[in-house]
Amino acid sequence: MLVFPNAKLNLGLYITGQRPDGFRNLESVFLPLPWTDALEVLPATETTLSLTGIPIPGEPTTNLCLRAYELLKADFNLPPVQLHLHKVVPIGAGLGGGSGDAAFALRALNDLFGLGLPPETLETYARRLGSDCAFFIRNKPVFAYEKGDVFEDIPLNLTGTACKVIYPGLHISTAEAYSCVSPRAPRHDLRAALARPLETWRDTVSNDFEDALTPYYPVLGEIKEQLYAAGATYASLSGSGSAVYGLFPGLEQPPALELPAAYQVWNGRL
Ligand SMILES: C[C@](O)(CO)[C@H](O)COP(=O)(O)OP(=O)(O)OC[C@H]1O[C@@H](n2ccc(N)nc2=O)[C@H](O)[C@@H]1O
Ligand SMILES: Nc1ncnc2c1ncn2[C@@H]1O[C@H](COP(=O)(O)OP(=O)(O)OP(=O)(O)O)[C@@H](O)[C@H]1O
Repeated sequence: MLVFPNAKLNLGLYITGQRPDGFRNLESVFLPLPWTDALEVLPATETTLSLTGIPIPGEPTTNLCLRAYELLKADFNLPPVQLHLHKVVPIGAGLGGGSGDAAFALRALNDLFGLGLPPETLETYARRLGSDCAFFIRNKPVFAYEKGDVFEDIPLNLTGTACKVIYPGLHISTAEAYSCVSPRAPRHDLRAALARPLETWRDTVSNDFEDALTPYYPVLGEIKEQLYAAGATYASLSGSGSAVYGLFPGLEQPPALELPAAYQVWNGRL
């Protein structure tokens, strides 16, 4: 079975409180971003994982695809599998790339072996692999709260909106990014702000990580300014960075930008 785990964008992100479990409570809207890896899952005689594409830091045994398999294997009588991951989505980018791989692995194993687990149960397994993972089970625009793993549907439809995502090659670890931010009350009611026209979002929809990280990584602010100068209606850091995106409603494709060759760029429509 071949699946294409996509990435996500955060539209607004407020870190609202410290939790007793050491994590932070947050409020954000998650959107699927069709920038994808490729993951093949096949029954096999022994369990293996092969990797191509962007190198993934860390031991392959800690890869989230294998962790997803081990999690289900602990509860179900799964045969060995041969996994192949072709990694395309930048890592440490705030795009949830590893989380998407994990959630798609759970979904593929559920389908391949006919486990019959409903989405709510897959979401519960996904939460155990990481805060972002559960989103990729629903994989549609949602308002997320608590650890970013509890969701409410929202009536937001950006389908077809031209979007440019720029990854400047800075690997920002999620834990490090959280340590730079002090929780505070949300600056706006995110759902109300996103219900207003896209032209107003620039003044009302913000990401607390962006404010905290830009002084350390000025390139994040420079990319955002470049996106606005190129006509973006809204631009922001995604999640804990370092990817910055711009939305260009009304265009077929986002405009070309002069960027360093080392940057990874995704152009397309949501
Ligand atoms: C920044 C976001 O991408 C926004 O969607 C997510 O909150 C990050 O989710 P993730 O990468 O799945 O993160 P996890 O693997 O669950 O956690 C990594 C580390 O981030 C911090 N962390 C994460 C989520 C959260 N709500 N509070 C936290 O403080 C913790 O230090 C944790 O050890
Ligand atoms: N399939 C995978 N893809 C990417 N990273 C993985 C994967 N499996 C395990 N990891 C580990 O997770 C780390 C990346 O996590 P990190 O949270 O920084 O980035 P991310 O998953 O790309 O998305 P985000 O920045 O949105 O959280 C890597 O350093 C790697 O060790």
